[in-house]
Formats: sequence, C-alpha cells, structure tokens
Amino acid sequence: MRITNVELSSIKSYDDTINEIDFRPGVNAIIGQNGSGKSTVQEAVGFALFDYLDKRVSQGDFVRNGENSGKVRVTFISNKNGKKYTVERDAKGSIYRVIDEADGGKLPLSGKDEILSWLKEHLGIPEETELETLWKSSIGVPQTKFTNDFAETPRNRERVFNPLLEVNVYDDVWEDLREANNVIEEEISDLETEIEGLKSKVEDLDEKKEEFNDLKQEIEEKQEKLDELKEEQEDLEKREEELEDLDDQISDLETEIDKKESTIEDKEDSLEDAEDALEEAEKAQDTIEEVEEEYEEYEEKDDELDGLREQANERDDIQDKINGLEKKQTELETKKEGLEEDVEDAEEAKEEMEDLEDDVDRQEELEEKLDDIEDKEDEIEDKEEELDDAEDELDGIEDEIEELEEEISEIEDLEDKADELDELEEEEQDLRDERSRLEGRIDDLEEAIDTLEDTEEAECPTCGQDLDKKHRGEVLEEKREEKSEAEDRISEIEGELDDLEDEIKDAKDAEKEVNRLPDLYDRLEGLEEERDDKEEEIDDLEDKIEELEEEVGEKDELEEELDELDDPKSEYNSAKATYENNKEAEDELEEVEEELDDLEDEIDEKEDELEEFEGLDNEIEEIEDRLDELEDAHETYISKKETAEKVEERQEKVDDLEEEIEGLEDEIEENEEEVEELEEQFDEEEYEEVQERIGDLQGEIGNLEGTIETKQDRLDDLEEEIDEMEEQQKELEDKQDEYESLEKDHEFGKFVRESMKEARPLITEILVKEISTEADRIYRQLRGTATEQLEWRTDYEIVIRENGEEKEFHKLSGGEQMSAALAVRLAILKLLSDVDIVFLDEPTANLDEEKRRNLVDQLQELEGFEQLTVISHDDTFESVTEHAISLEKVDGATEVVSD
Ligand SMILES: Nc1ncnc2c1ncn2[C@@H]1O[C@H](COP(=O)(O)OP(=O)(O)OP(=O)(O)O)[C@@H](O)[C@H]1O
Repeated sequence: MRITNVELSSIKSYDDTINEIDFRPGVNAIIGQNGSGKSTVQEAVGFALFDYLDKRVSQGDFVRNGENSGKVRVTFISNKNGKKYTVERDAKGSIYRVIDEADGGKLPLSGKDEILSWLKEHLGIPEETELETLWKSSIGVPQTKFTNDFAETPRNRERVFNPLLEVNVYDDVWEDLREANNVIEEEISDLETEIEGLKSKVEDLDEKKEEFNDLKQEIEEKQEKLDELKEEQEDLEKREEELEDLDDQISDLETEIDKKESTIEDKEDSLEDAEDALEEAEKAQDTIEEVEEEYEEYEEKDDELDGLREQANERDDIQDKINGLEKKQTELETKKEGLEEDVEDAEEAKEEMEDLEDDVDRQEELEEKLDDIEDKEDEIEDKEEELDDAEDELDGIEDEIEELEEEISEIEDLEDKADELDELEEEEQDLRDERSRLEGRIDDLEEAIDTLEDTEEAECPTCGQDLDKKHRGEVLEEKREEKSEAEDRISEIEGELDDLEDEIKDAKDAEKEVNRLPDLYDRLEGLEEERDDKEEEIDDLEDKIEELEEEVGEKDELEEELDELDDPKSEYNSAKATYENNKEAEDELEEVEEELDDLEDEIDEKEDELEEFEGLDNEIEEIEDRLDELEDAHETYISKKETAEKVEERQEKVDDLEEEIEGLEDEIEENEEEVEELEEQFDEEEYEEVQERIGDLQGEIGNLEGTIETKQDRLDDLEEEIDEMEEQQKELEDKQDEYESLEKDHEFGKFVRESMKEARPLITEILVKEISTEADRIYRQLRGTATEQLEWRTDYEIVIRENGEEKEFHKLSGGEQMSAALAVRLAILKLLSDVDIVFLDEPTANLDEEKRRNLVDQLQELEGFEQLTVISHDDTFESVTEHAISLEKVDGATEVVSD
C-alpha cells in the first residue's frame, strides 16, 4: 500500500483552496520552517485513513479558524487489489466516504464502521487490529509521543505496547476460559442429578417384561379356541343359507303362479269386451250397405246445390248494382231541377240590370257633384277662419303704429335739450379750473401767514422790504382777507357745480333718447308696410269666399233630384249579385243531362243481364226438398262408417287374446311341476336344528372375544410402560457417557487456563527479544558506532549499554533518546506489521550533523517499507531524498512547493 496524494482544504494553516501534496514510492520529505504546516499533513492522513485525531485536538481545532468545516482527501493504492481509492473526510462535517478512482463512483459503504472495516482490508491490516492504536503507536506516531512513550512508567508503557504487540490476547483467553470452566462444572452437577432420577425410574423393568410374556401366551391359547368355534359357525351358516335358498325358490314360484292366474283373469275380461266390439262393427257394416245408395245421391245433390247458390249470388250482385245506379239517377234529376231554376234567375237579373243602367249613371253623377260641394263648404269654413285671424292681426298692427307715433313725437320734443349738453359741459370745466386755482392760492397764503406768524424774518416775503411790527400786521391782515375771499368763492362755485351736474344729467338722458330716433322711424315704416299687406290679404279672402258661396248655391236642387231617383244603384248591385251567382248554371245543366243519358243506358244493360237468371230460385227449392228427404240416411251412413271399417282389426284382437290366455295356462302347469320337485329337497326339521346350534355358538364366541380384548388391553399398557422404561434406560446410558466426556473437558480446560496464564510473559519475552535485537542493529547504524548496545527489555524499557555501563532511557541525551526510540519503532514496524508505510515527524531533532547524515542514510537503506515519509525543518533531506515537498507560510496560509 502507498499514498499517492493528499489534499487539504480549510485545515489548520491550509486555506480554503485545494492544497495538493503528491507522494511517491520510497522516501518522501516534507520540509518547511516551524509552523509551516508539516505535521498537519501527517495528522490529515491519520484522520482520513486511521480515524485518529489527537485527543487534545477537537475536530473544531483541526478546522482552519474562521471556517465552518475542513476537508481532507487521501488517495492510495490498495494492498488488496492494486486499485486507486480516495478517502474523503470532512472535519466538523458529516462526509466520510471512499471513492473508486477508476470510475469516480462512491463505494456503497454506510457508516464509519463499514468504512474502517473496508480500510483495514485494503491497507493490509488484520480485522482484529485497532487502526487508531496502530497509527498512534507505530505508523504515524505524533511528534510528542515519539520518545515520551519510552519515558513513561512501566505500567503506562504496557498500556502503549501491549496492544501493539497484541499480547493481551493471552490474558483475554485466560479470562474467557475461567467462565467456560465454570459452565462445565455446573453442567456436571446437573448431570449427576439427572442420572440419579433416571436410575430410580427404570428399577421395575425386568418384572414388567416377565408379566408381559405370561399374558401374551395366555392370549394366544384363547385365540386358538376362538378360531375353532368360528370355523364351526361358518360351516353351519353355509348350510343354513342353502336351506333358506330352497325355501325362497319355492315361495317365489308360488307367487309367480298366483300372478299368472290373475293375469289370465284380466285377459278373459278383455276378451269379452273385444268380442262385443267385433259384433258392433259387423252390425255397422250391414247398416251401411242398406243406406249407401241414398248417401251417394245426397252427396251429388249437395254439390249441385252449391253451384246454383253461386249463381244466385252473382244475380244478387247485379241487382245491387242496378239499385245503386237508380239511386244516382234520382239524385241527378233533383240536381237538374235546381239548375233549371238558377238559369231562369240569371236571365231575369240580366234584364233588370239593363233597365237600371241609365238611372245608376245619373245617381253617380249627382253623388260626385254633392261630394264636390261638401268639399267647397269645408273650404269656405277654413277661409272664414283665416279672415277672422287676419282682421285680428290688422288691428294689432294698427295699435302698434299709434303707440310708436306717440313715442316719436315725445322724443322729438327733447331735441333742444340734448343740443345744450356741450355748452353745459364747457361751463362745468371752467368752474372746476377756477376752483383749483383758488385752492392753490389758499395754500400759498397759508404758508405766508405761517411764516409771518412764526419767524422773525428781516425781509417781507411779498415786497422784500424790511419787516417791522406794523408792516408785518398789515401784510398779515391783507393775506388773511384774501384767503377768506377765496374760500367764499370756492363755496359759491361748488353750489353752481351741483346745479350744473343736474342739468348735464338731464341733457345726457335727452341725448340718449334722441339717439334712438332713426331706429324708431325704420320700425314705423316696417309696420306701415305690414299693415298694407294685411289689408290686401283680407280683400283677397273676401273675394274667394264670395266665389265659393255662389258655387255651393246648387246644393238643394241636386239633393232633391237624388232623393227622387231612390237609390237605383243598390237594386242594380243586388241584381248583379244574383246574376253572378247563377251564370254558371247553364253549363252545369248541360253536363248533368249528358250524365243522366249515360246512366239510363247502363241500367238497361244490367237489366238484360238479369233476365238470364229466371227460374233459378225454383230449381234451388226443389233440390233442398230432396236433400231434406235424404238427410237421415246420409247421417246414418256417416256415423256408422268408422265402426264398420274396424271389423278386421277387432277380429285380430280377439284372436290374439285367446292365444295369450292359452300360453299362460301352459306356463302355470310347468311351474307347478317345479314346485313339487323343490319341496322334495327341503327338510324343515334339519333347518330348525341348524338355527339353534348357530345361536349357541354366537354366545360362546362373544364371551371369548370379550376375555381376549380385556387381556389384550392390559398387554398393550404393559408394552407402552416397557417402551418408556427402555427409552429412559437409553437416556441414562447417554447421560453417563456425557458425564464422562465432560469430566475430561473439565480437566483439559483447567490445563489450558494454566498454560495461558504463563503464555503472555513468555510470548512477550520472545517478541521483545526479537525486536530488541533488530533495534540494537538499527541503533548502532544510526549512531555509527559499534560500542553502544541497545536493549529493549520485557517491561518495554530501553537501556543503552556502553563500555559495560548501563544507562536507562531517562538518563540519555535528547539525540540519544530520539535515535533509540526511532530504532525500536522501526524494528517493531518491520517485524510485526504488514503495513509498509511510515511517517516520521522530526526524527532528527537533537541530532548533530554526523548523526543526522547517518539517520538519513539509514532511512534510505531501510528495507521492508514501500513508502517512508519524513517531516523535517532540516533541509538535509532535501538533498538526499528522491522527492521533497516544501511548505511555506505566506500571509498566515501554507503554500505547497513541490520539486
Ligand atoms: N485552527 C487553526 N487555524 C489556523 N491556523 C492554525 C490552526 N491550528 C493550528 N494552526 C497553525 O497552523 C500552523 C501549522 O502547524 P503544524 O503543526 O502543521 O506546523 P509544522 O510545520 O509542523 O511546525 P513545527 O515544525 O513547529 O512542528 C501553525 O502555525 C499553527 O499555529
């Protein structure tokens, strides 16, 4: 087995990418500074392939800080089949699986136990070996344990190395055998009790056997006697059967005879009946002969009558037809009369219509004229209404004209007033201007007054001369007067302005009215035109009405004439209706007359046919009379005919019966002879004796059988008891054999146990001696001296001897300890295990240059390992190994640099 590849993701110093480290056969060196992630590679292999993780390191610690889970993938070549597999395991995750590298498929292993068992098989490790132990104490010993294991107390050393050497098995056997021996002892004591019980049960066996044999002989004797009696009984029963048979035959024959006699009696009765019937048939034959002639005549006449009746039917059909035709004739004649009347009506109506024609024309003319007049009367009415409306409208127009003329004359009066407006407005403006001027003057005066009153100016504001008190008073007075005059004028102007405003308002109103005048004149002109039109319209209407009234004047005259005519049109119409109803009658009449002619011809024809059947009824009557006379004879013939035909048949029956009776009488005679013969053979006395002896024998046999049965029951019981006892006897013998064999087993168990107790130290001594010898050889090679000697003792302590001086392990230097531990571990691996890989973590610690080189050389030479992986911060290995992998820590993460 060897590893080809290890991948780490998010494990300790390895980041979350796939960090791949490839492995080769032979020596691999993993090289790097302290803390670069070397030991982690070894730990990863232990975790994936050997289910080992240092007890002090949880899976959480194994996962890189800050990550949720880490992944390890180890690919190796199987020891079992040479195939490549990858074991994939998550730290702090649930994945643990094996992938077949040939097809990338996951192996169907469920759970850790199945995976570990599969691993042992493919790593070449026996099923009973514990993977974890193997790893931590030999294949991948953790750095810290490497030498420490040997510095432990003897008891702890045993804990480490006993499982490795697998010597505990002897102690286990010794322990297991204690239990086995106890079980055997218990079984032996149980057997003893069982054997005692069985012995007491089979005590009476011989006695029972004797009783059995005696009883069997007795039953055999009784059985012999019983057989004899049964033989006699059988013979007698045979004889009894023979006699019974004879008796039965006799009574059977007698019964037969009785039966036949009664049959003869029945047959004789039948014969009598048959003879009577024969006589009857013969009589019938005679009667038939007598009436035969009359019978035949009857048949003939009867046929003739059928023919005549058929003719009568034919004749009756013709008569029915004639009746039908005559009925039709009557109907047609009635119809003809009606039609003749209709023809007359039509002619009369035609004449009347011709007479009325002129009057009807006049009536229509008058009615038309009157209709016309009525239309005109309606028109007059309409026109008069129109006239009234027009006159009303004319009145309205005239009123409007009058009003308008009045309004116009009123406005024309305002024209002078309106003309004053311009003048008034000019006057108003002049007044306003004057008022403004005055107000300005007042302001100036007030200022001058104020100045004069307040300041003591040297100069008069008006005249410019120096102001003294007097002048100041005069000027003030002057100013005040002027101001008061101006104020008076302003209030006068305001009064005038108020009056002017009223006048201006009136003038403006007047002007507004005057402006409306042109419109009003237009309107007046329009109304006057309208009035003229209306007056014309009224004249036209009055003319029209006069005209119409003249035309309507004829009305009374026309009405009078119409009354006198007295409505000839309705008379004409009723005549016309009559004519229309009957004008077809003439054609129809002609048709009916033709039909009647045809009908008469047909009736004549049929009556000629009827004449042929004259005298038919008489003929029929004559034949019917003759048939009445013949009827009795005819009936007699028919009624006897069947019986008469049976004469021959009945004669045959009589003959047959006579023959049968004779046959039966002969048979009876024969049977009676047979009975006589049988009665000679049968002996009544013998029969009774035989029956009595059979009864006796039955009793004797019954008794004997009862006795035998009772004895047989007892015999059966005995046999059963004996069988059971014999079985117990057999069991007893088996138990005794078993007892002996168990005793032997017990002895052997004790012996083996003793041996096992002594085996462990012995075997340990042998194994350790062997390892010690090999370790000594390796040690000396590593140290490169022949003077030092290594011994690994049975208490697993390493002792080094040099120049006759003995040094225990703890007294050795660091380098010496490492070399010694390495020597022992390599020796163990080589001698004890099938595993051919090993990891050595910092094996050169504490070794000087020379020793280091020795170690490297030695490792290169080491036999029996397919793959050896050395972990070191020391680059000695880099130069000497075929394959070196360098690890570097960059920014807190491991980087792999493979050569
Ligand atoms: N859970 C973790 N997350 C991140 N880094 C970790 C974690 N656990 C350990 N480390 C770091 O990973 C590095 C690798 O340790 P490892 O034991 O593999 O180093 P080494 O190369 O064997 O060192 P030495 O030569 O000292 O034995 C160490 O620096 C350690 O501090």
